[in-house]
Amino acid sequence: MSESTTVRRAESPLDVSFSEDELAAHREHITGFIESMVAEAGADGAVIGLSGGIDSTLTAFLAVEALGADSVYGLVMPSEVNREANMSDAERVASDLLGIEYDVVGIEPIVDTFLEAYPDAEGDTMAEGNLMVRTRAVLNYLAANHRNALVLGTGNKSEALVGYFTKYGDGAVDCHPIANLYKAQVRQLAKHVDVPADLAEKTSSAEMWVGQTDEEEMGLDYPTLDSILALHIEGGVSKSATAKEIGVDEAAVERVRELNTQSEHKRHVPPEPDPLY
Ligand SMILES: Nc1ncnc2c1ncn2[C@@H]1O[C@H](COP(=O)(O)OP(=O)(O)OC[C@H]2O[C@@H]([n+]3cccc(C(=O)O)c3)[C@H](O)[C@@H]2O)[C@@H](O)[C@H]1O
Ligand SMILES: Nc1ncnc2c1ncn2[C@@H]1O[C@H](COP(=O)(O)OP(=O)(O)OP(=O)(O)O)[C@@H](O)[C@H]1O
Ligand SMILES: [Mg+2]
Repeated sequence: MSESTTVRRAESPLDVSFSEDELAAHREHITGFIESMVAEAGADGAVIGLSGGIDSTLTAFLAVEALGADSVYGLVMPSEVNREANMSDAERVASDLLGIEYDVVGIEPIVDTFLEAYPDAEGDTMAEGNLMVRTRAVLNYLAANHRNALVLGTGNKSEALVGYFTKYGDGAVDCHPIANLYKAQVRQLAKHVDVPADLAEKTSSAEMWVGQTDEEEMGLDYPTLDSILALHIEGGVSKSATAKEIGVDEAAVERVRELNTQSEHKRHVPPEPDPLY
């Protein structure tokens, strides 16, 4: 995905919000899912990477509800490009809001060692960013192995459908509890389970480089992305009707279709040739 300076915004995005009954049903469904994943694996709990962002915060809240605070462990893994406010929010979630055990593990020396070993990639912003994300995945699994725990993913439906995640990075997890939720629904469910509003409404960023925001990089704001996914990608509504319905040009719908198609490989196990007998 390339950086984009123009963020397309629909004039009248689709309202994908849930009713109170639906929020309660999703809460129960997801906590039940986490509980049964951990029980069926014979695991003692769950590990979550905590970034101070809303996806990991909501996942941690639901995990504590499902498993109890004693069975959820957080890893806060700052790099030099993380905003300090986000890292202190991650610690606030772990200590003040949830009371779970957590550690802060700086990833900079590990990332530097990789780049010293393979200096060709130095200065390649995307490659370095993905390296940071994959370094966190290795640490999540180190903790999971050691604690007999599962790694909980934090990916939502909006990111998954456009491949807005690092393959074998934040996508390397044991399950995806909030994968059925569009981004707006993540924020809504977060408020429903009493995540403080400043966290629920915070601007989303992968923090792979200074100043990165999801919306600027994707070239669409989340309400527009969610609308196009719900109508065109998942709902089968035509490109032209989708564009007309939400008040956006067809190029925006095409952009989402392109991102969805190009990222197909990220949503499947790696393919292999048919068996040859
Ligand atoms: N057709 C194909 N079939 C099979 N494999 C294919 C492939 N095309 C590329 N690949 C492989 O995939 C690699 C590219 O994928 P990948 O390594 O993921 O890298 P890529 O998709 O280029 O970058 C990751 C994107 O996700 C965003 N991100 C990452 C992490 C977190 C978040 C967040 O929201 O917090 C967002 C990030 O900002 C960036 O836009 C290629 O190097 C190649 O190895
Ligand atoms: N500095 C970090 N420390 C620990 N985990 C991290 C860190 N940065 C990212 N992660 C992990 O990677 C996941 C993917 O990042 P992503 O930015 O998509 O989610 P988020 O930060 O929780 O929410 P948002 O998308 O709204 O910023 C996070 O949910 C978290 O589990
Ligand atoms: Mg984030």
